[in-house]
Amino acid sequence: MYQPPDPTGSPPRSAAASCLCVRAAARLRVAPGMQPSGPAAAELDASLEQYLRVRIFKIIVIGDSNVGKTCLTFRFCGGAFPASTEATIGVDFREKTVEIEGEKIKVQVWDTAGQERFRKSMVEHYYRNVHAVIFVYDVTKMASFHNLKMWIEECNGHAVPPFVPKVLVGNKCDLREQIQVPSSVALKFADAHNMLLFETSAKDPKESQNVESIFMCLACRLKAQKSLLYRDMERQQGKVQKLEFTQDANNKNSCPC
Ligand SMILES: Nc1nc2c(ncn2[C@@H]2O[C@H](COP(=O)(O)OP(=O)(O)OP(=O)(O)O)[C@@H](O)[C@H]2O)c(=O)[nH]1
Ligand SMILES: [Mg+2]
Repeated sequence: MYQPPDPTGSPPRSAAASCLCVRAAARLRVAPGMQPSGPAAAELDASLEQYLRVRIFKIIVIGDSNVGKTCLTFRFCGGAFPASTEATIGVDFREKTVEIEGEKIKVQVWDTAGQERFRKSMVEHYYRNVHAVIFVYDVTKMASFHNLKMWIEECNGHAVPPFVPKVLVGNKCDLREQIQVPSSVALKFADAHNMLLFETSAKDPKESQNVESIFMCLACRLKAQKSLLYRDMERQQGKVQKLEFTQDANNKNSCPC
């Protein structure tokens, strides 16, 4: 099980936004007497800072054991369906860097355990400072759909703020003959909980674009949300005089959802 630098999931809170920013400490080595100075040095600093600053969005994947959380996250981050999987113990971390409107964003996916015995000591960490939540059920198992209520209650019980985007994913759509959860029922449930619904298959390669869309949709929403937050903070600090919508808020078309 890969351990990220901070397994508690407690990123340092940035003053400007709740998203995690990683700044790698850069040390430029130049020959004596060759150090840039004045505006050139400032420009170099700025571009280095821009280059090294990557936002990380923590997305957790929640649902019953065996619904395909590991396979979905593997499909998104690894681009394939895993040859075999075992029940996840605690959490597995996967990452993918995506580019949205010119900004590189690291999507940090927390593939959580569905089995109670493998998750109970970790639950607090799953929800801490989470940026988005994906609830997964298996379209061929009605019980996994009914259990979504319990997963949503657990999420709400951990004080996840309402503005944190949440989506619903029905997995294993390739097993057409065995489908137990009708799309209409799932859609009604998703609407009632203010979530988008994605029906897909981690296994079927033809659905890989759809799996990608789930994560990209959330990343786009988070990017737009955070940009507005930055702007809001600046306004509060008196740096921006009038309300302006950011480019992100206007460019909704670039979002896959
Ligand atoms: N047919 C089909 N099988 C799938 C799909 N996704 C996952 N599976 C299978 O479902 C089983 C469980 O998949 P996992 O991804 O390990 O399930 P999980 O939700 O991570 O389970 P836990 O780690 O125990 O919580 C495996 O045998 C997978 O091969 C899918 O889209 N279609
Ligand atoms: Mg798993």
